[in-house]
Amino acid sequence: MSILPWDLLSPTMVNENVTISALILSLILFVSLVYKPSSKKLPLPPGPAPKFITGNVHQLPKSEPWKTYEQWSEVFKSPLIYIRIFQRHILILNSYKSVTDLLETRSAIYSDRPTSWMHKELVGRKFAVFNVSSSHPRFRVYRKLLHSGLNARAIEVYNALMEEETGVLLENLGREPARFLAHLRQNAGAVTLKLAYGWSVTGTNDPFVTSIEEALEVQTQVIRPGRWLVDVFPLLRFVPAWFPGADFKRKAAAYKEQMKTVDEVPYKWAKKQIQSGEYIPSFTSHHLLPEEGTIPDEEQEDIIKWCGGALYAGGADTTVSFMTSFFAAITLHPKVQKRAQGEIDMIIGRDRVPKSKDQHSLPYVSALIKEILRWAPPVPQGLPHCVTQDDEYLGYRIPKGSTVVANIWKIAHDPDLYPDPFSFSPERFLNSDSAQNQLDPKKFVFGFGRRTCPGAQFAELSIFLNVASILSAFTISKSVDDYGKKSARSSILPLLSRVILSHFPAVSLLESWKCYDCSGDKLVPD
Ligand code: HEM
Repeated sequence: MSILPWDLLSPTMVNENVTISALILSLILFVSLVYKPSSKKLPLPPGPAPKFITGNVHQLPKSEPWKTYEQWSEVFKSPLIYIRIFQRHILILNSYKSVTDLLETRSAIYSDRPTSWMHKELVGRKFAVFNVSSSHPRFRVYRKLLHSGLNARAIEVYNALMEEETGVLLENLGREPARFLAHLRQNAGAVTLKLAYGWSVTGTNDPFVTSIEEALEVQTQVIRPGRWLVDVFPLLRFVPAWFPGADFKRKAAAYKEQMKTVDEVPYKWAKKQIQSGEYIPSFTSHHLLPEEGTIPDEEQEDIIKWCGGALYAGGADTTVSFMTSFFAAITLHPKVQKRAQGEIDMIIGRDRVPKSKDQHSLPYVSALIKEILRWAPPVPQGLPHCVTQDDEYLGYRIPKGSTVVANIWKIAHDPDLYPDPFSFSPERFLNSDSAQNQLDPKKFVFGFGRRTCPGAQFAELSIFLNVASILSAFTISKSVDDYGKKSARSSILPLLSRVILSHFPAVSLLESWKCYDCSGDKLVPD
Protein backbone atom coordinates (compact mmCIF):
# COMPACT_ATOMS: atom_id res chain seq x y z
CA MET A 1 0.00 0.00 0.00
CA SER A 2 1.40 3.38 -0.87
CA ILE A 3 1.86 6.04 1.76
CA LEU A 4 0.10 9.26 1.06
CA PRO A 5 1.51 12.58 2.29
CA TRP A 6 -1.23 12.99 4.91
CA ASP A 7 -0.60 9.39 6.10
CA LEU A 8 2.87 10.54 6.97
CA LEU A 9 1.38 13.06 9.37
CA SER A 10 -0.37 10.33 11.33
CA PRO A 11 0.04 10.63 15.19
CA THR A 12 0.74 6.88 15.38
CA MET A 13 4.26 7.47 14.19
CA VAL A 14 6.36 7.68 17.27
CA ASN A 15 9.85 7.96 16.02
CA GLU A 16 10.63 11.65 15.92
CA ASN A 17 13.31 11.36 13.21
CA VAL A 18 11.00 9.43 11.03
CA THR A 19 8.30 12.03 11.62
CA ILE A 20 10.59 14.93 10.61
CA SER A 21 11.88 13.12 7.52
CA ALA A 22 8.34 12.23 6.60
CA LEU A 23 7.29 15.83 7.03
CA ILE A 24 10.11 17.08 4.82
CA LEU A 25 9.35 14.40 2.26
CA SER A 26 5.67 15.21 2.23
CA LEU A 27 6.43 18.91 1.94
CA ILE A 28 8.67 18.29 -1.08
CA LEU A 29 6.01 16.05 -2.60
CA PHE A 30 3.29 18.58 -1.92
CA VAL A 31 5.32 21.45 -3.34
CA SER A 32 6.27 19.53 -6.47
CA LEU A 33 2.67 18.46 -7.07
CA VAL A 34 0.75 21.57 -6.12
CA TYR A 35 3.06 24.54 -6.36
CA LYS A 36 3.44 26.22 -9.71
CA PRO A 37 5.82 29.17 -9.96
CA SER A 38 3.80 32.36 -9.76
CA SER A 39 3.78 34.32 -13.01
CA LYS A 40 4.46 37.38 -10.82
CA LYS A 41 8.05 36.09 -10.59
CA LEU A 42 8.46 36.41 -14.34
CA PRO A 43 9.82 39.66 -15.72
CA LEU A 44 7.78 42.07 -17.81
CA PRO A 45 8.78 42.26 -21.48
CA PRO A 46 11.65 44.69 -22.10
CA GLY A 47 11.21 48.32 -23.10
CA PRO A 48 12.67 51.81 -22.69
CA ALA A 49 13.03 52.99 -19.10
CA PRO A 50 9.91 54.87 -17.93
CA LYS A 51 9.83 58.07 -15.84
CA PHE A 52 8.25 57.81 -12.40
CA ILE A 53 4.87 59.43 -13.10
CA THR A 54 4.56 59.92 -16.84
CA GLY A 55 6.13 56.63 -17.88
CA ASN A 56 7.36 56.61 -21.49
CA VAL A 57 5.32 59.60 -22.69
CA HIS A 58 8.51 61.58 -23.42
CA GLN A 59 9.80 58.85 -25.76
CA LEU A 60 6.67 58.55 -27.90
CA PRO A 61 7.10 60.27 -31.27
CA LYS A 62 4.42 62.66 -32.56
CA SER A 63 4.00 60.69 -35.76
CA GLU A 64 4.61 57.17 -37.06
CA PRO A 65 4.98 55.53 -33.63
CA TRP A 66 5.13 52.12 -35.34
CA LYS A 67 8.62 52.95 -36.60
CA THR A 68 9.80 53.75 -33.07
CA TYR A 69 8.26 50.48 -31.84
CA GLU A 70 10.22 48.65 -34.52
CA GLN A 71 13.46 50.33 -33.41
CA TRP A 72 12.80 49.40 -29.77
CA SER A 73 12.14 45.85 -30.84
CA GLU A 74 15.57 45.78 -32.50
CA VAL A 75 17.37 47.52 -29.62
CA PHE A 76 15.89 45.13 -27.04
CA LYS A 77 16.09 42.13 -29.38
CA SER A 78 12.54 41.17 -28.54
CA PRO A 79 9.31 41.01 -30.53
CA LEU A 80 7.53 42.10 -27.31
CA ILE A 81 8.02 45.63 -25.98
CA TYR A 82 6.43 46.93 -22.81
CA ILE A 83 5.87 50.63 -22.13
CA ARG A 84 3.80 52.77 -19.80
CA ILE A 85 1.83 55.96 -20.54
CA PHE A 86 1.00 57.31 -17.06
CA GLN A 87 -0.93 54.36 -15.60
CA ARG A 88 -1.65 52.63 -18.87
CA HIS A 89 0.56 49.60 -19.48
CA ILE A 90 1.07 48.83 -23.14
CA LEU A 91 2.39 45.66 -24.72
CA ILE A 92 3.54 46.12 -28.32
CA LEU A 93 3.74 43.03 -30.54
CA ASN A 94 6.26 43.35 -33.34
CA SER A 95 6.12 39.95 -35.04
CA TYR A 96 3.52 37.96 -36.93
CA LYS A 97 4.15 34.99 -34.64
CA SER A 98 3.52 36.89 -31.41
CA VAL A 99 0.41 38.50 -32.89
CA THR A 100 -1.06 35.16 -33.99
CA ASP A 101 -0.01 33.38 -30.77
CA LEU A 102 -1.70 35.98 -28.57
CA LEU A 103 -4.41 37.84 -30.50
CA GLU A 104 -5.58 34.84 -32.53
CA THR A 105 -4.82 31.67 -30.56
CA ARG A 106 -5.57 33.23 -27.17
CA SER A 107 -8.30 35.52 -28.51
CA ALA A 108 -10.61 34.47 -25.66
CA ILE A 109 -8.60 36.71 -23.33
CA TYR A 110 -7.08 39.20 -25.83
CA SER A 111 -10.21 40.66 -27.46
CA ASP A 112 -11.25 43.39 -25.05
CA ARG A 113 -10.69 47.11 -25.66
CA PRO A 114 -8.82 49.31 -23.17
CA THR A 115 -10.81 51.52 -20.82
CA SER A 116 -10.91 55.23 -21.53
CA TRP A 117 -12.85 57.35 -19.06
CA MET A 118 -13.00 60.44 -21.23
CA HIS A 119 -13.90 58.76 -24.51
CA LYS A 120 -16.05 55.87 -23.40
CA GLU A 121 -17.75 57.19 -20.27
CA LEU A 122 -17.86 60.99 -20.44
CA VAL A 123 -18.26 61.32 -24.22
CA GLY A 124 -20.59 58.33 -24.09
CA ARG A 125 -18.96 56.07 -26.70
CA LYS A 126 -18.73 52.88 -24.66
CA PHE A 127 -21.42 51.18 -26.75
CA ALA A 128 -19.79 52.05 -30.08
CA VAL A 129 -18.86 48.83 -31.92
CA PHE A 130 -15.14 49.67 -31.82
CA ASN A 131 -15.18 50.29 -28.06
CA VAL A 132 -17.64 47.86 -26.58
CA SER A 133 -16.10 45.46 -24.08
CA SER A 134 -15.79 41.87 -25.28
CA SER A 135 -17.39 40.80 -22.00
CA HIS A 136 -20.52 42.90 -22.62
CA PRO A 137 -23.48 40.92 -24.04
CA ARG A 138 -23.75 43.48 -26.86
CA PHE A 139 -20.35 42.50 -28.23
CA ARG A 140 -21.61 39.18 -29.61
CA VAL A 141 -24.82 40.74 -30.89
CA TYR A 142 -22.92 43.47 -32.77
CA ARG A 143 -20.52 40.96 -34.31
CA LYS A 144 -23.37 38.71 -35.40
CA LEU A 145 -25.33 41.57 -36.93
CA LEU A 146 -22.30 42.97 -38.75
CA HIS A 147 -21.29 39.55 -39.99
CA SER A 148 -24.76 38.80 -41.29
CA GLY A 149 -24.84 42.17 -43.09
CA LEU A 150 -21.29 42.14 -44.48
CA ASN A 151 -20.37 38.54 -45.30
CA ALA A 152 -19.50 37.53 -48.87
CA ARG A 153 -23.08 36.48 -49.72
CA ALA A 154 -24.82 39.38 -48.03
CA ILE A 155 -22.74 41.97 -49.86
CA GLU A 156 -23.84 40.63 -53.27
CA VAL A 157 -26.92 42.82 -52.72
CA TYR A 158 -24.63 45.84 -52.79
CA ASN A 159 -22.68 44.93 -55.99
CA ALA A 160 -24.78 47.25 -58.12
CA LEU A 161 -24.41 50.10 -55.62
CA MET A 162 -20.63 49.75 -55.56
CA GLU A 163 -20.38 49.52 -59.34
CA GLU A 164 -22.57 52.60 -59.69
CA GLU A 165 -20.41 54.60 -57.24
CA THR A 166 -17.23 53.49 -59.03
CA GLY A 167 -18.79 54.88 -62.23
CA VAL A 168 -19.35 58.22 -60.46
CA LEU A 169 -15.72 58.19 -59.30
CA LEU A 170 -14.48 57.65 -62.88
CA GLU A 171 -16.65 60.49 -64.13
CA ASN A 172 -15.40 62.82 -61.40
CA LEU A 173 -11.77 61.92 -62.01
CA GLY A 174 -12.23 62.52 -65.70
CA ARG A 175 -13.95 65.86 -65.19
CA GLU A 176 -11.84 67.29 -62.39
CA PRO A 177 -8.67 65.22 -61.83
CA ALA A 178 -6.93 67.92 -59.77
CA ARG A 179 -9.45 67.31 -56.98
CA PHE A 180 -8.94 63.59 -56.99
CA LEU A 181 -8.47 63.28 -53.23
CA ALA A 182 -11.88 64.90 -52.74
CA HIS A 183 -13.34 62.43 -55.25
CA LEU A 184 -11.84 59.48 -53.38
CA ARG A 185 -13.39 60.83 -50.16
CA GLN A 186 -16.71 61.30 -51.86
CA ASN A 187 -16.59 57.75 -53.21
CA ALA A 188 -15.80 56.20 -49.81
CA GLY A 189 -18.51 58.29 -48.11
CA ALA A 190 -21.05 57.49 -50.81
CA VAL A 191 -20.44 53.74 -50.68
CA THR A 192 -20.54 53.48 -46.89
CA LEU A 193 -23.51 55.83 -46.35
CA LYS A 194 -25.56 54.09 -49.00
CA LEU A 195 -24.65 50.72 -47.50
CA ALA A 196 -25.49 51.88 -43.98
CA TYR A 197 -28.57 54.07 -44.55
CA GLY A 198 -29.48 54.24 -48.24
CA TRP A 199 -28.29 57.86 -48.26
CA SER A 200 -27.10 59.14 -51.68
CA VAL A 201 -24.09 61.43 -51.62
CA THR A 202 -24.28 63.85 -54.52
CA GLY A 203 -21.14 65.96 -54.29
CA THR A 204 -17.96 66.67 -52.37
CA ASN A 205 -19.86 68.89 -49.88
CA ASP A 206 -22.38 66.35 -48.68
CA PRO A 207 -23.92 67.45 -45.32
CA PHE A 208 -23.72 64.00 -43.71
CA VAL A 209 -20.17 63.36 -44.87
CA THR A 210 -19.05 66.81 -43.69
CA SER A 211 -20.60 66.56 -40.22
CA ILE A 212 -19.48 62.96 -39.68
CA GLU A 213 -15.93 63.84 -40.75
CA GLU A 214 -15.92 66.76 -38.29
CA ALA A 215 -17.14 64.52 -35.50
CA LEU A 216 -14.54 61.88 -36.26
CA GLU A 217 -11.88 64.58 -36.20
CA VAL A 218 -13.04 65.47 -32.67
CA GLN A 219 -12.77 61.80 -31.77
CA THR A 220 -9.11 61.77 -32.85
CA GLN A 221 -8.48 64.46 -30.21
CA VAL A 222 -10.50 62.64 -27.57
CA ILE A 223 -8.63 59.34 -27.89
CA ARG A 224 -5.10 60.80 -27.92
CA PRO A 225 -3.14 58.93 -25.21
CA GLY A 226 -2.21 61.08 -22.23
CA ARG A 227 -4.46 63.96 -23.41
CA TRP A 228 -6.94 63.88 -20.48
CA LEU A 229 -6.09 63.93 -16.79
CA VAL A 230 -9.30 62.02 -16.03
CA ASP A 231 -7.84 59.00 -17.82
CA VAL A 232 -4.92 59.12 -15.39
CA PHE A 233 -7.00 59.93 -12.29
CA PRO A 234 -10.41 58.32 -12.96
CA LEU A 235 -11.86 59.77 -9.73
CA LEU A 236 -11.89 63.16 -11.47
CA ARG A 237 -14.92 62.01 -13.43
CA PHE A 238 -17.05 62.75 -10.37
CA VAL A 239 -16.03 66.43 -10.33
CA PRO A 240 -19.10 68.53 -11.32
CA ALA A 241 -18.91 70.41 -14.63
CA TRP A 242 -19.25 73.82 -12.90
CA PHE A 243 -16.19 73.18 -10.71
CA PRO A 244 -13.22 75.46 -11.53
CA GLY A 245 -10.78 73.55 -13.74
CA ALA A 246 -13.36 70.96 -14.79
CA ASP A 247 -13.14 72.13 -18.37
CA PHE A 248 -12.82 68.53 -19.55
CA LYS A 249 -16.35 67.85 -18.28
CA ARG A 250 -17.82 70.70 -20.34
CA LYS A 251 -15.82 69.63 -23.38
CA ALA A 252 -16.99 66.04 -22.94
CA ALA A 253 -20.63 67.19 -22.98
CA ALA A 254 -20.05 69.18 -26.19
CA TYR A 255 -18.19 66.28 -27.85
CA LYS A 256 -20.98 63.92 -26.86
CA GLU A 257 -23.50 66.06 -28.75
CA GLN A 258 -21.23 66.33 -31.77
CA MET A 259 -20.55 62.59 -31.89
CA LYS A 260 -24.27 61.97 -32.29
CA THR A 261 -23.90 63.07 -35.91
CA VAL A 262 -21.94 59.86 -36.55
CA ASP A 263 -24.76 57.49 -35.71
CA GLU A 264 -27.96 59.12 -34.40
CA VAL A 265 -28.56 61.75 -37.07
CA PRO A 266 -28.23 59.50 -40.17
CA TYR A 267 -30.06 56.70 -38.35
CA LYS A 268 -33.06 58.94 -37.62
CA TRP A 269 -33.09 60.08 -41.25
CA ALA A 270 -33.06 56.46 -42.50
CA LYS A 271 -35.82 55.44 -40.09
CA LYS A 272 -38.03 58.28 -41.31
CA GLN A 273 -37.46 57.29 -44.93
CA ILE A 274 -38.25 53.67 -44.16
CA GLN A 275 -41.46 54.66 -42.34
CA SER A 276 -42.50 56.74 -45.35
CA GLY A 277 -41.98 53.73 -47.62
CA GLU A 278 -39.62 55.71 -49.90
CA TYR A 279 -36.22 54.25 -49.14
CA ILE A 280 -33.20 52.62 -50.73
CA PRO A 281 -32.51 49.15 -49.22
CA SER A 282 -29.59 49.35 -46.79
CA PHE A 283 -28.07 47.68 -43.73
CA THR A 284 -30.48 49.72 -41.57
CA SER A 285 -33.63 48.95 -43.58
CA HIS A 286 -32.66 45.26 -43.71
CA HIS A 287 -32.59 45.11 -39.91
CA LEU A 288 -35.47 47.47 -39.18
CA LEU A 289 -37.71 45.51 -41.53
CA PRO A 290 -36.53 41.90 -41.08
CA GLU A 291 -37.95 39.25 -43.43
CA GLU A 292 -39.68 37.46 -40.58
CA GLY A 293 -41.62 40.67 -39.89
CA THR A 294 -40.79 41.19 -36.19
CA ILE A 295 -40.55 44.83 -35.13
CA PRO A 296 -37.28 45.54 -33.31
CA ASP A 297 -37.69 46.78 -29.73
CA GLU A 298 -35.89 49.83 -28.30
CA GLU A 299 -32.79 47.87 -27.33
CA GLN A 300 -32.57 46.21 -30.76
CA GLU A 301 -32.98 49.57 -32.46
CA ASP A 302 -30.15 50.95 -30.38
CA ILE A 303 -27.98 48.04 -31.53
CA ILE A 304 -28.84 48.65 -35.21
CA LYS A 305 -28.03 52.34 -34.73
CA TRP A 306 -24.56 51.67 -33.31
CA CYS A 307 -23.77 49.12 -36.03
CA GLY A 308 -24.87 51.51 -38.80
CA GLY A 309 -22.59 54.21 -37.36
CA ALA A 310 -19.66 51.78 -37.36
CA LEU A 311 -19.91 51.25 -41.12
CA TYR A 312 -18.92 54.79 -42.01
CA ALA A 313 -16.41 55.10 -39.15
CA GLY A 314 -14.76 51.79 -40.13
CA GLY A 315 -15.03 51.96 -43.88
CA ALA A 316 -14.44 55.51 -45.06
CA ASP A 317 -10.94 56.52 -43.92
CA THR A 318 -9.48 53.05 -44.46
CA THR A 319 -10.65 52.91 -48.08
CA VAL A 320 -9.43 56.45 -48.78
CA SER A 321 -6.05 55.58 -47.27
CA PHE A 322 -5.80 52.50 -49.48
CA MET A 323 -6.81 54.37 -52.64
CA THR A 324 -4.35 57.19 -51.96
CA SER A 325 -1.56 54.65 -51.59
CA PHE A 326 -2.70 53.05 -54.84
CA PHE A 327 -2.24 56.37 -56.66
CA ALA A 328 1.18 56.82 -55.08
CA ALA A 329 2.36 53.30 -55.90
CA ILE A 330 1.15 53.37 -59.46
CA THR A 331 2.67 56.81 -60.09
CA LEU A 332 6.03 55.56 -58.93
CA HIS A 333 5.86 52.24 -60.74
CA PRO A 334 4.68 52.64 -64.33
CA LYS A 335 5.72 49.09 -65.24
CA VAL A 336 3.33 47.71 -62.64
CA GLN A 337 0.56 49.86 -64.07
CA LYS A 338 1.28 48.68 -67.61
CA ARG A 339 1.22 45.04 -66.60
CA ALA A 340 -2.07 45.44 -64.71
CA GLN A 341 -3.62 47.25 -67.67
CA GLY A 342 -2.38 44.51 -70.01
CA GLU A 343 -4.10 41.90 -67.89
CA ILE A 344 -7.36 43.87 -67.80
CA ASP A 345 -7.25 44.33 -71.57
CA MET A 346 -6.60 40.65 -72.16
CA ILE A 347 -9.16 39.20 -69.75
CA ILE A 348 -11.92 41.79 -69.73
CA GLY A 349 -11.31 43.65 -72.95
CA ARG A 350 -11.80 47.32 -73.69
CA ASP A 351 -15.47 47.55 -74.28
CA ARG A 352 -16.50 47.58 -70.62
CA VAL A 353 -15.13 48.44 -67.17
CA PRO A 354 -14.48 45.63 -64.65
CA LYS A 355 -17.44 44.45 -62.58
CA SER A 356 -17.84 42.65 -59.24
CA LYS A 357 -18.01 39.30 -61.04
CA ASP A 358 -14.42 39.87 -62.31
CA GLN A 359 -12.96 40.11 -58.80
CA HIS A 360 -11.29 36.70 -58.90
CA SER A 361 -10.31 36.59 -62.55
CA LEU A 362 -7.51 39.18 -62.56
CA PRO A 363 -4.55 37.61 -60.72
CA TYR A 364 -2.12 40.46 -61.31
CA VAL A 365 -4.61 43.10 -60.14
CA SER A 366 -5.28 40.95 -57.04
CA ALA A 367 -1.53 40.72 -56.39
CA LEU A 368 -1.25 44.49 -56.86
CA ILE A 369 -3.98 45.05 -54.25
CA LYS A 370 -2.21 42.72 -51.80
CA GLU A 371 1.07 44.55 -52.35
CA ILE A 372 -0.54 47.94 -51.66
CA LEU A 373 -2.09 46.56 -48.46
CA ARG A 374 1.35 45.29 -47.42
CA TRP A 375 3.41 48.28 -48.55
CA ALA A 376 1.11 50.84 -46.92
CA PRO A 377 -1.25 49.10 -44.48
CA PRO A 378 -4.21 51.47 -43.96
CA VAL A 379 -4.27 50.89 -40.17
CA PRO A 380 -0.53 50.56 -39.38
CA GLN A 381 -0.91 49.82 -35.67
CA GLY A 382 -4.39 48.26 -35.73
CA LEU A 383 -6.85 49.10 -32.98
CA PRO A 384 -5.74 48.48 -29.40
CA HIS A 385 -6.82 45.25 -27.73
CA CYS A 386 -6.81 44.61 -23.98
CA VAL A 387 -5.97 41.40 -22.11
CA THR A 388 -8.53 40.33 -19.52
CA GLN A 389 -6.37 37.90 -17.48
CA ASP A 390 -2.78 37.69 -16.27
CA ASP A 391 -0.86 35.77 -18.89
CA GLU A 392 2.63 34.50 -19.70
CA TYR A 393 4.39 34.39 -23.04
CA LEU A 394 8.00 33.68 -24.06
CA GLY A 395 8.98 33.72 -20.39
CA TYR A 396 7.44 37.15 -19.81
CA ARG A 397 4.57 38.22 -17.59
CA ILE A 398 1.68 40.02 -19.26
CA PRO A 399 -0.47 41.63 -16.57
CA LYS A 400 -4.25 41.65 -16.83
CA GLY A 401 -5.55 44.97 -18.15
CA SER A 402 -2.53 45.68 -20.39
CA THR A 403 -3.34 47.40 -23.66
CA VAL A 404 -2.03 45.27 -26.54
CA VAL A 405 -0.93 46.92 -29.78
CA ALA A 406 -0.11 44.93 -32.93
CA ASN A 407 2.56 46.64 -35.00
CA ILE A 408 0.99 45.77 -38.36
CA TRP A 409 3.40 48.08 -40.20
CA LYS A 410 6.40 46.19 -38.80
CA ILE A 411 4.93 42.81 -39.78
CA ALA A 412 4.28 44.13 -43.28
CA HIS A 413 7.93 45.20 -43.55
CA ASP A 414 9.52 42.24 -41.82
CA PRO A 415 12.38 41.03 -44.06
CA ASP A 416 11.91 37.46 -42.80
CA LEU A 417 8.40 37.45 -44.26
CA TYR A 418 8.98 39.81 -47.18
CA PRO A 419 12.50 39.84 -48.63
CA ASP A 420 13.46 43.37 -49.70
CA PRO A 421 10.39 44.69 -47.86
CA PHE A 422 10.64 48.31 -49.05
CA SER A 423 10.54 47.47 -52.72
CA PHE A 424 7.10 47.49 -54.34
CA SER A 425 6.53 44.17 -56.06
CA PRO A 426 3.13 42.55 -56.69
CA GLU A 427 5.11 39.57 -58.03
CA ARG A 428 5.57 38.45 -54.38
CA PHE A 429 2.05 37.08 -54.58
CA LEU A 430 2.05 35.69 -58.10
CA ASN A 431 3.81 32.37 -57.84
CA SER A 432 2.00 29.63 -59.75
CA ASP A 433 2.69 27.36 -56.77
CA SER A 434 0.76 29.31 -54.12
CA ALA A 435 2.83 27.71 -51.32
CA GLN A 436 5.80 29.68 -52.66
CA ASN A 437 4.00 32.99 -52.31
CA GLN A 438 4.85 35.35 -49.49
CA LEU A 439 2.36 35.70 -46.63
CA ASP A 440 -0.98 37.16 -47.77
CA PRO A 441 -1.19 40.55 -45.96
CA LYS A 442 -4.97 40.14 -45.67
CA LYS A 443 -4.10 37.76 -42.84
CA PHE A 444 -3.08 40.70 -40.66
CA VAL A 445 -4.03 44.09 -42.12
CA PHE A 446 -7.68 43.58 -41.13
CA GLY A 447 -6.92 42.91 -37.48
CA PHE A 448 -7.14 39.87 -35.26
CA GLY A 449 -9.15 37.26 -33.43
CA ARG A 450 -12.65 38.11 -32.27
CA ARG A 451 -12.12 41.76 -33.23
CA THR A 452 -11.09 41.18 -36.83
CA CYS A 453 -12.57 43.69 -39.29
CA PRO A 454 -16.16 42.71 -40.14
CA GLY A 455 -16.02 44.88 -43.28
CA ALA A 456 -13.01 43.12 -44.85
CA GLN A 457 -14.91 41.46 -47.69
CA PHE A 458 -16.90 44.55 -48.44
CA ALA A 459 -13.67 46.59 -48.45
CA GLU A 460 -11.91 44.12 -50.75
CA LEU A 461 -14.68 44.30 -53.33
CA SER A 462 -14.95 48.06 -53.13
CA ILE A 463 -11.19 48.60 -53.60
CA PHE A 464 -11.03 45.99 -56.38
CA LEU A 465 -13.74 47.82 -58.34
CA ASN A 466 -12.02 51.17 -57.90
CA VAL A 467 -8.51 49.95 -58.73
CA ALA A 468 -9.48 47.81 -61.74
CA SER A 469 -11.85 50.44 -63.16
CA ILE A 470 -9.39 53.32 -62.79
CA LEU A 471 -6.69 51.26 -64.48
CA SER A 472 -9.03 50.31 -67.27
CA ALA A 473 -10.03 53.92 -67.90
CA PHE A 474 -6.93 56.00 -67.16
CA THR A 475 -3.20 55.96 -67.12
CA ILE A 476 -1.69 57.59 -64.05
CA SER A 477 1.72 59.20 -64.43
CA LYS A 478 3.99 61.80 -62.92
CA SER A 479 2.92 65.24 -63.99
CA VAL A 480 5.02 67.42 -66.21
CA ASP A 481 5.71 70.94 -64.95
CA ASP A 482 5.77 74.14 -67.01
CA TYR A 483 9.36 73.41 -68.06
CA GLY A 484 8.56 69.91 -69.25
CA LYS A 485 10.21 68.33 -66.19
CA LYS A 486 8.55 65.39 -64.44
CA SER A 487 7.69 66.29 -60.84
CA ALA A 488 7.15 64.00 -57.87
CA ARG A 489 3.45 64.60 -58.29
CA SER A 490 0.93 62.49 -60.01
CA SER A 491 -1.44 63.25 -62.81
CA ILE A 492 -4.00 61.09 -64.47
CA LEU A 493 -3.45 60.85 -68.18
CA PRO A 494 -5.95 59.33 -70.53
CA LEU A 495 -4.77 56.30 -72.41
CA LEU A 496 -5.72 57.10 -75.97
CA SER A 497 -6.78 53.56 -76.73
CA ARG A 498 -9.09 53.63 -73.71
CA VAL A 499 -11.66 56.21 -72.78
CA ILE A 500 -10.51 59.42 -74.42
CA LEU A 501 -10.43 62.29 -71.98
CA SER A 502 -8.75 65.67 -71.99
CA HIS A 503 -5.33 66.32 -70.47
CA PHE A 504 -5.32 66.64 -66.69
CA PRO A 505 -3.43 69.11 -64.54
CA ALA A 506 -1.07 67.84 -61.89
CA VAL A 507 -2.41 66.86 -58.53
CA SER A 508 -0.43 67.10 -55.37
CA LEU A 509 -0.39 63.53 -54.31
CA LEU A 510 2.83 62.43 -52.75
CA GLU A 511 2.97 65.06 -50.06
CA SER A 512 -0.42 64.16 -48.71
CA TRP A 513 0.19 60.47 -49.18
CA LYS A 514 3.33 60.53 -47.07
CA CYS A 515 1.31 61.00 -43.92
CA TYR A 516 -0.20 57.55 -44.40
CA ASP A 517 3.35 56.32 -44.20
CA CYS A 518 4.95 53.76 -46.38
CA SER A 519 8.60 53.56 -46.97
CA GLY A 520 9.14 57.27 -47.46
CA ASP A 521 12.36 58.32 -49.12
CA LYS A 522 13.57 54.80 -49.65
CA LEU A 523 11.15 54.32 -52.55
CA VAL A 524 12.79 53.68 -55.86
CA PRO A 525 10.47 54.22 -58.78
CA ASP A 526 10.77 51.95 -61.83
C1 HEM B 1 -8.99 48.52 -46.56
C2 HEM B 1 -10.00 48.65 -45.75
C3 HEM B 1 -10.04 48.28 -44.29
C4 HEM B 1 -9.02 47.95 -43.43
C5 HEM B 1 -7.54 47.82 -43.74
C6 HEM B 1 -9.62 47.72 -42.13
C7 HEM B 1 -8.90 47.36 -41.00
C8 HEM B 1 -9.46 47.20 -39.75
C9 HEM B 1 -8.72 46.90 -38.55
C10 HEM B 1 -7.20 46.73 -38.47
C11 HEM B 1 -9.60 46.81 -37.53
C12 HEM B 1 -9.27 46.51 -36.06
C13 HEM B 1 -9.40 45.03 -35.81
C14 HEM B 1 -8.84 44.63 -34.45
O1 HEM B 1 -9.16 45.28 -33.45
O2 HEM B 1 -8.04 43.68 -34.38
C15 HEM B 1 -10.92 47.06 -38.06
C16 HEM B 1 -12.08 47.06 -37.31
C17 HEM B 1 -13.33 47.34 -37.83
N1 HEM B 1 -13.63 47.60 -39.16
FE1 HEM B 1 -12.34 47.64 -40.72
N2 HEM B 1 -10.97 47.91 -42.21
C18 HEM B 1 -11.27 48.26 -43.51
C19 HEM B 1 -12.53 48.52 -44.03
C20 HEM B 1 -13.71 48.43 -43.33
C21 HEM B 1 -15.02 48.60 -43.90
C22 HEM B 1 -15.32 48.86 -45.39
C23 HEM B 1 -15.93 48.49 -42.87
C24 HEM B 1 -17.43 48.57 -42.90
C25 HEM B 1 -18.14 48.76 -43.96
C26 HEM B 1 -15.17 48.24 -41.65
C27 HEM B 1 -15.72 48.10 -40.40
C28 HEM B 1 -14.99 47.83 -39.25
C29 HEM B 1 -15.59 47.72 -37.92
C30 HEM B 1 -17.07 47.91 -37.57
C31 HEM B 1 -14.54 47.41 -37.03
C32 HEM B 1 -14.64 47.24 -35.50
C33 HEM B 1 -14.67 45.77 -35.11
C34 HEM B 1 -14.70 45.55 -33.60
O3 HEM B 1 -14.18 46.35 -32.82
O4 HEM B 1 -15.26 44.53 -33.16
N3 HEM B 1 -13.83 48.21 -41.97
N4 HEM B 1 -10.81 47.28 -39.42
